Amino acid sequence: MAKEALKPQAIAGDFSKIVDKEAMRPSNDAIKWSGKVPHVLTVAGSDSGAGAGIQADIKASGALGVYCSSVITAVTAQNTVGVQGIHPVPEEFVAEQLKSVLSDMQVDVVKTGMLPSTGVIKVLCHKLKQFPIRALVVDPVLVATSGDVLSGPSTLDAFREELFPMADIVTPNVREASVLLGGFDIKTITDMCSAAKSLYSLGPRNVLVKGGDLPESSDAVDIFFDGEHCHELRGVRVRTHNTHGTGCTLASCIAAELAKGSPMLGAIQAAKCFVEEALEQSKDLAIGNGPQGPFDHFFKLRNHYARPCGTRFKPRDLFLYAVTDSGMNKKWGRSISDAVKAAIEGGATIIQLREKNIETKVFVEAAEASLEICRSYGVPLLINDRVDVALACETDGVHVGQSDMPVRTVRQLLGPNKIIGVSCKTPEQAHQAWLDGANYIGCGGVFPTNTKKNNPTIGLDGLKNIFQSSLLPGVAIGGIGVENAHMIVEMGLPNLKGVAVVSALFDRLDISSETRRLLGVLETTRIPEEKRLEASE
Ligand SMILES: Cc1ncc(COP(=O)(O)OP(=O)(O)O)c(N)n1
Ligand SMILES: Cc1nc(C(=O)O)sc1CCOP(=O)(O)O
Ligand SMILES: [Mg+2]
Repeated sequence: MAKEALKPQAIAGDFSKIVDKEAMRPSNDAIKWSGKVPHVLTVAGSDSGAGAGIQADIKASGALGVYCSSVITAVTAQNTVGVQGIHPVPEEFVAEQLKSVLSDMQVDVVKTGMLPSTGVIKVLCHKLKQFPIRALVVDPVLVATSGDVLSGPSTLDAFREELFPMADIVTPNVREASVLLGGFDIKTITDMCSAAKSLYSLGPRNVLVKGGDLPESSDAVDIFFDGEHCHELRGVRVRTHNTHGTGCTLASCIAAELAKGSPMLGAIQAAKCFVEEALEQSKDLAIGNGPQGPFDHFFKLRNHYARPCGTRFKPRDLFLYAVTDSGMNKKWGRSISDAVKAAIEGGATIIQLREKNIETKVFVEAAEASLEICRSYGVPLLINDRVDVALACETDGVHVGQSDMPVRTVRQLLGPNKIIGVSCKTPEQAHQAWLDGANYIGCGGVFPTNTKKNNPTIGLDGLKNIFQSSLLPGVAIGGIGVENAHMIVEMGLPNLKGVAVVSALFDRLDISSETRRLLGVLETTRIPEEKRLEASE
């Protein structure tokens, strides 16, 4: 049967288009605004230790404000040491549970975990055809981290031939991807991309190969293949033993975000952000005596000051910083929010609305429209200069210069959880920014620019001077584009996290493809060996 014909309801086309408008609103507030609660059904095994499986799925969904029903496929006796026993639930009873939930409860998204037998997989596929849902997230749980087999080799054909063609996304780790591909050796990111493409050819609409198990890097790199592009999704590797249930949680968070109306990439990014934050917040948790403990899905309830996931500042978000310009948008005849969307689709990792000659009302409307887009992709949105607009629209923060509102005042107004960026042209200004509570610095003009009149050029030397001493991460700005961005990366300065760009993206016919081109340059430029050594000294 053709791939599309096998899909559950999402089959009808773009997932985001069939989501009801209210449910499109980001974050947990969806419940407040709509009578219909976003609903994920997890079809998985029970973990008596409650770190993984059904229990992790319910906790993850709950933490993201999504209702989670559960069909249990097996009961496991499990703790932080390993899996002591597995008791599969008879197929007929899995079928009965599926029927009970799917026939009554308006499930949006089904997420699968441990499917212990071919029979269970077949029952599930049959029920999904009988009761259409909006999306299917398949986490092909084959072996627990402890090494215990949760789904034997006899199920591989059913996964590949029956379930994958129905899936909107499959989320294997490197080991699972290798087993599913008959022992394909995955050692590098390039191997992960090849594996993602091979799995995609089995029928799912998207593939996420999780690289947490790959050794060498200090980053956790996942590969997302959407049928066209292989995206490298980098995250910080949190040093902790409390990682039991990360795979189940990530897949459940993706399902929960999809149920709330996020597009696929936004759902994955939000899910990664949640897992990273949960691991970070659970490093000191001591539950059990085994090598791999559970983590706290409800860390936000525990810590009043924990930053909301969507707005927590991550220096890596500065990688490709797109700054809008209303003059350029007018010239090309597009709205601010259309320009923002195009930049994000091209790979921009953070957005700043820099609208100098605009009525406040129009600015607020543009910020609201842009925020909706940014939230759906998990990209932070900052406002240039106008703290009032940032407050009114609850954007993720502001960027101010040396002659704008002082950073300390901005911090008082915005509170501890918003992102504040400051323009700096000297090491002294950068140090002051750190003292005042800024999150990052923007330094330029690195090259001459026509976008900001009478802007002094500090050059690459000025940039180096600042970032050699800066305690804050930051970006370079001014006259940067595809031709010279490599020079910034090649400087190899650890706190210089990216480039901020206006005209090279927005004074162009096709914003998305220009952004993509710039992203390509940033991603492929290598830091020379001597700089790498300097940086590590
Ligand atoms: C990322 C980033 N860096 C620097 C600036 C410049 O800010 P400022 O000095 O306040 O000048 P205006 O942008 O307000 O003209 C920036 N906007 N973004
Ligand atoms: C907004 C801004 N700030 C600068 C600084 O030096 O602080 S340079 C600049 C303009 C950057 O535009 P373009 O990418 O088109 O050169
Ligand atoms: Mg300013």
